[in-house]
Amino acid sequence: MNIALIAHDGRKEQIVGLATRHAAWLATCTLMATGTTGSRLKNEAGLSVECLLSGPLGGDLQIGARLATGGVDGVIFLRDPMTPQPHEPDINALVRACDVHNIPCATNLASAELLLQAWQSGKTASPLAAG
Ligand SMILES: O=C(CO)COP(=O)(O)O
Repeated sequence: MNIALIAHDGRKEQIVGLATRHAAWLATCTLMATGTTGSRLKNEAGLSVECLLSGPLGGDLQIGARLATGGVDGVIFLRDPMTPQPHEPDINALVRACDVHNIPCATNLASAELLLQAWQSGKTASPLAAG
């Protein structure tokens, strides 16, 4: 599975914790991340991650472009709803791309835990796939 991992600064600790808890399974996936998130996942969770551009520099858009062409199977995007982001249009574009292409996207820790548990137990969204 190709999984994208992204977290705003206020959620970086959460994504490192999440990735550490699920490191054994995530290590079986192909991982990509926005720049700073990816660096932290490499250094602190010990995962092999392709680091794209930082979010404010276009990283969300890179992931969105890959997703639109079939290169992303799921997105964990821990957004910080309390802090305005300079690249809000890019963030909305990525979440919209997930909806357009029916790609699972968890935007908070509780949803991310459920999504990771579902993937690890072999569940996919295919029965719900858009026609
Ligand atoms: O801003 C982000 C997502 O919108 C995250 O970018 P970084 O991982 O580079 O901090």
